[in-house]
Amino acid sequence: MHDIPFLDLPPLTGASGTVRLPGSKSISNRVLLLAGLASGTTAVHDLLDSDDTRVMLAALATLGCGLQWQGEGRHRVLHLTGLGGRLAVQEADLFLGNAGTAMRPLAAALAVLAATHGGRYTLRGVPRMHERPIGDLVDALRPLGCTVEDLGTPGYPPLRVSGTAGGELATQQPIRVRGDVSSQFLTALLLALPLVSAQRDITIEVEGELISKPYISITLNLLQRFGIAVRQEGWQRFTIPQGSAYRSPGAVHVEGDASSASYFVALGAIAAHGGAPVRIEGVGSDSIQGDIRFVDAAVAMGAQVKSGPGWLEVHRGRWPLAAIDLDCKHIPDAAMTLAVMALYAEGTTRLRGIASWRVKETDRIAAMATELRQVGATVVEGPDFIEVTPPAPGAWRPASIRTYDDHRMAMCLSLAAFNPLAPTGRADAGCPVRILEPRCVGKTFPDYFEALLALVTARNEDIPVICIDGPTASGKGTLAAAVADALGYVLLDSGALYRATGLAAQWDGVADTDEPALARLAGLLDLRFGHGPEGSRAWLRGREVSEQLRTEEAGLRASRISALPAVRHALQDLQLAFRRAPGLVADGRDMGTVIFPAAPLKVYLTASAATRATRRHKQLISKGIPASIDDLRADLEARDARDKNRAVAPLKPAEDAYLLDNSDLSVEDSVQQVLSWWQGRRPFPARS
Ligand SMILES: O=C(O)C1=C[C@@H](OP(=O)(O)O)[C@@H](O)[C@H](O)C1
Ligand SMILES: C=C(OP(=O)(O)O)C(=O)O
Repeated sequence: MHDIPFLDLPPLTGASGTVRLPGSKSISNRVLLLAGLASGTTAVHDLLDSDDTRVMLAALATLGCGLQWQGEGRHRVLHLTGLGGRLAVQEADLFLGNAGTAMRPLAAALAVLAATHGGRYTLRGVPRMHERPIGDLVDALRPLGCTVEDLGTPGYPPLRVSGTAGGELATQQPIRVRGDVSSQFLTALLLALPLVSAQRDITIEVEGELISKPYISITLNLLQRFGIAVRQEGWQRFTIPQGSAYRSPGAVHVEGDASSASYFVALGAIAAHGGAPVRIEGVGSDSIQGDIRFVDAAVAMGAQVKSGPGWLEVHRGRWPLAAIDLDCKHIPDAAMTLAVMALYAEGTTRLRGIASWRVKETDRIAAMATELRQVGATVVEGPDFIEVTPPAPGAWRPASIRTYDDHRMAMCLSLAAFNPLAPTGRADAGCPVRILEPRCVGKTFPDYFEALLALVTARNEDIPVICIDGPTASGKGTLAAAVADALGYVLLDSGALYRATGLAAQWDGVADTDEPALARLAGLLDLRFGHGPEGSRAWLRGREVSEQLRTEEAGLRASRISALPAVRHALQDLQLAFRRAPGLVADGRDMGTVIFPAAPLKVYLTASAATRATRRHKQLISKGIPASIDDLRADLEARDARDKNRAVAPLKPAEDAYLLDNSDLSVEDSVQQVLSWWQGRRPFPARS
């Protein structure tokens, strides 16, 4: 999860490998609500864990559902005990973020329950949710006898639904609902009205053309699994049989998200151009999600797709891609991905039937047009269409992409980083792409960028490296880790490689002076570092050595063996292999001078010997290790002398390094200084 102000993607040139998709948002939130309304306990497997499901889970917990988790990671199972159609909590204030699949169905279910069993419930969300329409649903609920108050602008959340126990709903006449703004209003009624079907059949009639029809099919499919067999007459009439009651199926498996699959289908079509395909696991030919039809559109543009139950494999086929002209009412979310594939097509792609984009997480037609123009495309937009013509040869630009707190804008536009492959772009150069506020992917796919970056390749010289060199105890480890964190870059703590070699030598009884044996050990070093929150942990030959690598003893041994040319040489390839997209922050003593001499930013970090000795002293004392400042200072001066005077790769600033003396700077000040030097080197235009 990249909770950072921006993520810079270098120009990308290829993709292959396997991605395992997170669970479907549409299925997850429907299953949660259905299980919450049913009686009994439902075991939910492969539930999506994202902002949208978290708000639904929090709401269900507030309303009195029982939530119990079992297992870890991908094997975590939720055991949800439902309310059996009766609410235990009579008043609640629910925050539903920007989740349409939580706001609309919960509004309907709570309105119906409040009107019949009594209660008072407020539903609110983020500011954008308060601009997303819900009036058509409210207009369907009020004639039934539900009390729905607008707490802000009429027709938009926040809403309050209320009622007193013993009320009856007017379900004799068909309930009419408009379907041309969002299908979620019809879904909401279909999920809520079985709660009041004891007396008679309940019929819902759709007014106007229904959009996003496949989402209604998901609703009907899941209702069926929970014991409700809705009778469907075309897309106009839906009848809930009298006496319908939710029955938990016991266990439900959530398929992978077909809309999330679209980014990886596009990735394969654009970038899986040599050898292995992009393989997508979690969704496939047997999917109940309408967005699986995105595959047809991608194939029409040129993708080569193989599929089976629960998987897809995608290769580049036709290249450049073919422009298409498509009515996208059936795939409103995945259609956004086509707009970005259009950057790699021959001619102009026209996507029609997308008026609903204007009332989603942002005005997606306007946002897409603005951001595709940033990379150099020509875009025409209308009330319900968008036309995209790729940048002319040489017209791709490094772009800083706004994401409008819209997960799909961030995921889609990340695909613009493949511009070195663009048939109409420059063949010899590529532009990096800056994704602003990348955390917004958390709505449906919190690990999107990690998943993307695990599959892509870039030219080595395009992957930026920031070198932070300096003497012992200068604070370069802390600074490098903070800079890497702030940029979402990979971190190389090169000192740890020497320390680990020393530790392996100690384990194997190899002397500090046995250069050939040490070099052999270094070449075979089985060292693994943690990622993300585990970033400061390390395992050598499968054993955790995080603390052992940080001892004074390990540092001194590392200083001795790092003077040996064969050891330095043996560790070189390992260090170079850390250069991976989106970029690297490398901390050590010869990062800028020897290992990455062409790095675009080099920093040489120093502090006076007195300051460094005091810092080290504080560190040791805080760990309960006794130490004397004078001894520490003598040790580190001896180590400086050894590092500076060794024959191979002596410690010294690279000629083009910025010198940073942090004796009187806070860590935060040093981090800001390095980030500001880096910012100065980036090609992105400022956005007002
Ligand atoms: O019912 C659903 O799960 C959804 C329906 C669609 O919305 P509209 O019906 O508003 O187009 C889709 O865009 C949304 O992401 C999820
Ligand atoms: C429109 C979307 O979300 P919501 O479920 O909030 O409508 C979406 O995920 O693209």
